[in-house]
Amino acid sequence: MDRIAIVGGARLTGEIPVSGAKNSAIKLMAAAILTDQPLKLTNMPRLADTRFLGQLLRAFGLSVEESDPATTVLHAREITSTFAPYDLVRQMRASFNVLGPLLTRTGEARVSLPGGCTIGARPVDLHLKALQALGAEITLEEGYVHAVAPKGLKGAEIEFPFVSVGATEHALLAAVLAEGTTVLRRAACEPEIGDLAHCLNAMGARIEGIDTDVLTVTGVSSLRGTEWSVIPDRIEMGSYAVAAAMAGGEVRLTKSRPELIAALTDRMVAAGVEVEPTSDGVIVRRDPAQRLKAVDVTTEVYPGFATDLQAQFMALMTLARGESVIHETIFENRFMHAPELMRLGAEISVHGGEARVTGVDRLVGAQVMATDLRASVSLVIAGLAAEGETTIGRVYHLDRGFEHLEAKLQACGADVRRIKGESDEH
Ligand SMILES: CC(=O)N[C@H]1[C@@H](OP(=O)(O)OP(=O)(O)OC[C@H]2O[C@@H](n3ccc(=O)[nH]c3=O)[C@H](O)[C@@H]2O)O[C@H](CO)[C@@H](O)[C@@H]1O
Ligand SMILES: C=C(OP(=O)(O)O)C(=O)O
Repeated sequence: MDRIAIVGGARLTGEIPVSGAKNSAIKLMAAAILTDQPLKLTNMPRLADTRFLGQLLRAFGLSVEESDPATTVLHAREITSTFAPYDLVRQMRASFNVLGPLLTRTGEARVSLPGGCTIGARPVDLHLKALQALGAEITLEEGYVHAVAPKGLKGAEIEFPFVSVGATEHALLAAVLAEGTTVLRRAACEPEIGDLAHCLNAMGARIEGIDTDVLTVTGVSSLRGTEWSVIPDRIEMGSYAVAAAMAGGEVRLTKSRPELIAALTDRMVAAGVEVEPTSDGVIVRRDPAQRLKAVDVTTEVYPGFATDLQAQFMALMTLARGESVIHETIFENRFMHAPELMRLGAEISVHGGEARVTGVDRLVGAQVMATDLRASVSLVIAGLAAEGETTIGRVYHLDRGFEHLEAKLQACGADVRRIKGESDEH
């Protein structure tokens, strides 16, 4: 397995272009199932997750052609299989979201339940209830969801009991071709859902209320192909913003939009980091001689502070002056980076959904292990500021969501390298 080695202490100076959003790209790829015409996606990140999903979609008979720069053309001329096996779904949770589109397009699908993921139990009950409300008959058999809709799906009023990004997207993907009107209440408003909804509309869908918590979908009888540019990855952008703040220096993040990370930059500014919005991103500046102030954060649904940036912010707080209280409200087990950060000398105590971080004067490099995608980038961020060398194992987590991570950081002067392992199997 590959490892990442970082020698901390270098200031970061330079420019980092933000890639297309993983969490939008994989939902847009699933949307290709809904039409027999080609869907051309540009600004596509090349990541382990987009590769896995491409593999799964090919198993359904789609052609998935990648061409440079960052373009993928998906074509579901004919669906030849509606079976999503465990081995392909377990690699990436979001591949469960092919169930709705397959069901809509063919009237039947058998998709493995996604495997347990380390950040929480992450059930799919809301996804299944939404599909049932649209008329799907669902049975659970030996770890698989078997769904049929012999008479097609029908529009319905669906009120989610709480906000779920995945269930909102799944319901949307299923509702666009359902007969009649669907209203989704307490829908998630994450920008990636807006991206998906706008793309579906460009394909001929009729979705109103985009970027609000009530989505109204008027079903149409077919969708056409289109060309769509994936929105910038706000989590990648936020991660590099925190990296620049942690290491010190001046980094310009480009090819994005400052408002996508407003909740994060608000907290960074409160901690003493200089953040300058630009027309296509932000500039982050910090004099490493000036110590940051501890500030508190609570993760929330968009536009609140993203849970996917919580680990990175915790890394930043390890060197701040004072105590920072971090509340994680979205996932019940998303502090696994805390013990790894403590291996570098951080002082953190965790009680349920609350972590208390007491800033220390210095971190010292050590061997650590990535436990999940965003946890792994928090270790990279901490390693950039730690004295000496940090090596991070299990970087396949990182490869799920960060395109050209080493190259992007190296371009800003970081001493980061990948040590190739014998096998990347996990
Ligand atoms: C691929 C992708 O886009 N992943 C993102 C998506 O995950 P994902 O779509 O899985 O996150 P959800 O918003 O659905 O999950 C929020 C909470 O709802 C719970 N829940 C969800 C569905 C369900 O049927 N039942 C249920 O109980 C989950 O366990 C979690 O505690 O949104 C999360 C919250 O912003 C992000 O951290 C993930 O990066
Ligand atoms: C948790 C994440 O992804 P997934 O939902 O695919 O596990 C993430 O992107 O941070």
